[in-house]
Amino acid sequence: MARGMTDLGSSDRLAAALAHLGTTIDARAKEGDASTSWTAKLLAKGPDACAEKVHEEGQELAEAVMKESDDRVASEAADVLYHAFVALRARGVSLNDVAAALEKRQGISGIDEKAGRAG
Ligand SMILES: N=c1c2ncn([C@@H]3O[C@H](COP(=O)(O)OP(=O)(O)OP(=O)(O)O)[C@@H](O)[C@H]3O)c2ncn1[C@@H]1O[C@H](COP(=O)(O)O)[C@@H](O)[C@H]1O
Repeated sequence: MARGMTDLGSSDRLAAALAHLGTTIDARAKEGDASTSWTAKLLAKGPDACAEKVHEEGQELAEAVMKESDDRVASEAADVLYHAFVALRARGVSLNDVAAALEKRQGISGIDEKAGRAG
């Protein structure tokens, strides 16, 4: 049977890694050097360039899910998360904003949410 998403304390580990990543991205945004930091380089190009990377990395993750190893899937998922965070920073949308969006959905089935949409 496939492993669960949160086996062996992995949710705490992921939360810590994501919080660390957010702090690093903030630091690069404030004083990063585009000649030595990918994050600073990407942020200097603006939100559209960050969006392009999210798009590209999302496609790579999708391809990995379809035909690559578990390690490759995890690595591509990390790329997507990192680039999504950089894009959020570029737009000035905080991790708190994302947490609030996720919290609002807790306990609501995606099927019910879709059925309840206006229009
Ligand atoms: N998590 C990441 C991270 N994930 C991916 N990347 C970079 O994103 C870039 C993606 O470039 P490409 O599209 O050319 O590469 P790719 O899609 O991996 O490869 P291809 O298959 O397209 O060839 C590479 O330079 C990766 O190193 C990252 N760069 C930085 N981080 C984190 O951000 C921190 C700060 O990094 P800097 O800002 O570079 O100091 C690092 O310590 C990490 O914690």
